[in-house]
Amino acid sequence: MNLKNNTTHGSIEEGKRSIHWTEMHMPLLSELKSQFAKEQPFAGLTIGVCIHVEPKTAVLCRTLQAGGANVVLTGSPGTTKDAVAAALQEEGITVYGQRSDRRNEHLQNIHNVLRHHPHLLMDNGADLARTLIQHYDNNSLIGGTEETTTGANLLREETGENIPFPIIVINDSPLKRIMENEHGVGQTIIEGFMRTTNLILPTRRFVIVGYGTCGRGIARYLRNLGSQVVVIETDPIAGLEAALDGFRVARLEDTFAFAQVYITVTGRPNAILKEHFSQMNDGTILANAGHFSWEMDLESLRQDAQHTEQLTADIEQFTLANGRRLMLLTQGEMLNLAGGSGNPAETMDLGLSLQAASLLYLVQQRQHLIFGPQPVPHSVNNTIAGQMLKHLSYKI
Ligand SMILES: NC(=O)c1ccc[n+]([C@@H]2O[C@H](COP(=O)([O-])OP(=O)(O)OC[C@H]3O[C@@H](n4cnc5c(N)ncnc54)[C@H](O)[C@@H]3O)[C@@H](O)[C@H]2O)c1
Repeated sequence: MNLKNNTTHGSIEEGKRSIHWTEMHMPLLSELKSQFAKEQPFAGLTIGVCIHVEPKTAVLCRTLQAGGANVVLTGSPGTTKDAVAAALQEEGITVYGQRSDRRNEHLQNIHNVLRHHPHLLMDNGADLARTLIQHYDNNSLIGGTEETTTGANLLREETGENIPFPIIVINDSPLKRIMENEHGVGQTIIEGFMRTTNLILPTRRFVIVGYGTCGRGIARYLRNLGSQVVVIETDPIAGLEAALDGFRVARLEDTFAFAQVYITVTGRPNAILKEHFSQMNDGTILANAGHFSWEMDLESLRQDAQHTEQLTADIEQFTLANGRRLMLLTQGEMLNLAGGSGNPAETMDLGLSLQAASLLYLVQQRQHLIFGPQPVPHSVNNTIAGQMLKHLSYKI
């Protein structure tokens, strides 16, 4: 559904004010916007964007629009801020989707974006790229960017070498992994947990499933706030790193008595399975920070529950046959986005500037590009890192 008149969860003015606040804290995108406004690198081009519809993405879309682009946007299930979508619509950016969308509506939104025949894609979870490869002939496509680990894995594993356009994998940039995944997600998963539960962090017993860049950040931030943290890892190297960082590394099966909260962040399906739920303590909280809610077998949880009750907008209680109650936060969608404000403006300034600068690179180098997934060019990483360091440093 096109959101032009949908202001159910906030007014256009509210959306504009939240974009204004965010824009003030995204200096790298502001600089790119000035550059794009002068040079018009995207004049005549349509850019299809699939990134969470919230204020930081709005700043990105404005930046691309300033460079002459026709921007068509959709987000992810459960994370769309309707007031922001409405504000962008008013500025001439087409937005598909709303906060209440689930997976089916999301897939329709993806098709709606692709029907605009984009010349460039900005993807998050490879939904645009995979759907385009499966269902559309688009000879005018120059290339795209992919934001996430999950999307990059899906593209590499499903389509292998047969991707008929260049796709720059933003998540492979060391900059993004350090600043956004580790520090951004670390800080904001805590915000999402506190907002949705209103519970104390010191002494609370967390199990973090997956110790990649995001899991490492979440585990470290929780520990710094006094929580007890155990890590589950399938990769022995990442597990060793967690152990050397001072965390207890365990098998999932050994954590049921300890855990008060599970947070999955593996980028893979079914890290927590049907048979695990009944062994958890009464009152155990389940949350996900990974891109898709598939990290827990929620379908089985829903089917097997004797009784389900929505306690608050963000907490769903499942009573199992053994009488124990499990509490699912934000339907298993990303806790920091669905239950909080998402990654901090400064961290997304870096990630989204990498995206915008990579699109510029694709347009400028379009005659010399190779097809398939590829890293962010070194020159782009270097420039963005230097600019961010300049903004974060205090001159004494
Ligand atoms: N919430 C956000 O704002 C946000 C931001 C960036 C990335 N992400 C998402 O978070 C997820 C993780 O991203 P990342 O960059 O940390 O990925 P990563 O690949 O660096 O780390 C994932 C880790 O999980 C481990 N793992 C895989 N399956 C497992 C299992 N069954 N049990 C335990 N460990 C397992 C892997 O060995 C790996 O170490 C992805 O889905 C990514 O898209 C979310």
